[in-house]
Amino acid sequence: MLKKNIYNIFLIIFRIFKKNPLIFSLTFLFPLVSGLLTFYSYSAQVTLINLVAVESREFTWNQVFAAAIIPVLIYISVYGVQNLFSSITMIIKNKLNANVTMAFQSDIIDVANNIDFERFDNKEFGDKLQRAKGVVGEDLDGITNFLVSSVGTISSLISIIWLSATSGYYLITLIISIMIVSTLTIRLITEVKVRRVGREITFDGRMGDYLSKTLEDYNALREMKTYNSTNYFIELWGNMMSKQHNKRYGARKFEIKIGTIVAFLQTTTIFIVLIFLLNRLDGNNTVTIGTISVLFLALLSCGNKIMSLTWPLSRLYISSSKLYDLNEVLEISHNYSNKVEINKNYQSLIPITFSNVSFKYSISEKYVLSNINMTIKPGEKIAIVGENGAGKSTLIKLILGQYRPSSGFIDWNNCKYPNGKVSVVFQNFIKFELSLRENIILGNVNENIDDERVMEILEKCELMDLFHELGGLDVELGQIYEGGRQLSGGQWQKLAIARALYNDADLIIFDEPTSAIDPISEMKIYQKLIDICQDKTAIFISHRLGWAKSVDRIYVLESGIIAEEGNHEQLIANNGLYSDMFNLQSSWYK
Ligand SMILES: Nc1ncnc2c1ncn2[C@@H]1O[C@H](COP(=O)(O)OP(=O)(O)OP(=O)(O)O)[C@@H](O)[C@H]1O
Repeated sequence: MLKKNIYNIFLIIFRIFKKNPLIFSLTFLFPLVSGLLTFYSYSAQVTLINLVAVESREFTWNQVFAAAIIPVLIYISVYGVQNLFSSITMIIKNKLNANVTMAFQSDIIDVANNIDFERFDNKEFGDKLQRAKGVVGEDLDGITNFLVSSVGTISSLISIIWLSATSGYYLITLIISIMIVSTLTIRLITEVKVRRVGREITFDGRMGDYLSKTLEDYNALREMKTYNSTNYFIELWGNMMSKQHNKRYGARKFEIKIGTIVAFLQTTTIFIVLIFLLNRLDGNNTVTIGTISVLFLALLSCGNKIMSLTWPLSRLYISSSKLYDLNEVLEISHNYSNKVEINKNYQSLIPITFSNVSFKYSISEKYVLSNINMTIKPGEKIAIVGENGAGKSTLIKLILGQYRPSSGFIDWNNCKYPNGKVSVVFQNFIKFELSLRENIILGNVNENIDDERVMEILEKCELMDLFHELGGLDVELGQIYEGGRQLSGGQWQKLAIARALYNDADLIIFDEPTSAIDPISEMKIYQKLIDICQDKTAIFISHRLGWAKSVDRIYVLESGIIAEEGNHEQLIANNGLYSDMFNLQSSWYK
């Protein structure tokens, strides 16, 4: 586990480096040089203290003053350069963070855009993608911050060791090295232990978060009120919180105990070193009051610097499991196998022929579609109807080439893959918080914007009233823009349809975009759509049938097989499943 986590951290650091080698190197070069310069600052301080404390007794003030000019200049220059470097580091670190965040985010979007749908639809993969995105948002900043502060701290520690080594205090060098390693290890183990009880990684923590979010959610509150279950939720949440607080309190107590022992050991070591040096003050002339004072203060500050490293280091260690997700997602970008070229050229993909097609999702053994034989001919209006879970949307996924048949064969106008233009209005169509024009032209961003066509489509989709009310195509919709206009559900839905029409495809698919509205309105909209799509091939999906009278052919799906096929009159005359469903639903349309 430890090895895997450390490997993940290094892999991410390597990826960050690969994204921006120059900025990465500069981000760490400045704090490194700055830390090493501390040696000259310490040396200048040693000289100054010796001058004031010892040599002022033997020389005149003018001589002391003249001798002090160089060390003072060195001290001021180092101080100035260090401040300058710290500002530069801050600027380039921010630049590095911004560049890397953007680059990783683009990689993740690229992965989501290019992986095969089988993986895309998989819930586990979706969660992984979410976690990877979360790491890019929060934890990458933490990694670069940690690296910068550790480079700075380690190089100033090297300065202390350097100072003690050049003064001949090898013993001190050894003590400091042991102190650095031991303190850092003990503090790190403690921090990791404390953080393990943290919110994000324990069940109690996640459950507490979930319950508190649920208690803030308007819709959840409404349902809870209906069932009088709000107090039950509050109690659950309270229990989770106090359980977690107790655990955290226990971990913090452990941390305080260890912290006290470490601080005691550290201070004792420093004082022992001090006594050792003071003892040698008279006998050995390399030991001066200046070196002792500077080393003593430097050692104390070194303790604090070590402490300051433990928090980001432990945080980095804890988030390394999330880094695993990011690494895994980024790895995928080298292994795309998607061959679907929908909407990338103007070829027609009609007719589409299914020959003995069966399909099952890889995560399950059950066949969702079995032995499907059908042909979609140019200009036809087709309805695919059936109960919930009958396989309608899966059939569409196969038509769009998002999934390959488990057995059987699909042919798109003599091609093995769908290389043509298709428009789809999905059940959960998106309300883009952009301008009215953008909401429509997004249907085909590869073409020059054609406002005349936009207006034509607004007219077809009965959106002219909205256009006049808004006063233009540039008006922003939604709530993000100040003064943006909110639309009704029906208006958003018409916009989704307009977007699909703007993409001048010869196949257009409506996958129950009207499921949230009542059957009579749905029937009217579908009848209107059948008119609008007169010169196109169109597939309409629904488990309601009121509108299906007007299409050329109806496929009735039942548990993944085509149970019936024909036009409305034929299927009614059949007295089969369609006729039963139609009669059952007929009361909806009265
Ligand atoms: N990504 C998936 N992985 C595994 N099984 C799936 C997946 N998507 C759908 N299914 C299963 O396939 C079957 C058919 O689902 P599909 O969504 O095609 O039905 P549908 O007729 O469109 O249903 P509805 O009318 O409710 O939208 C269902 O049993 C469903 O649980």
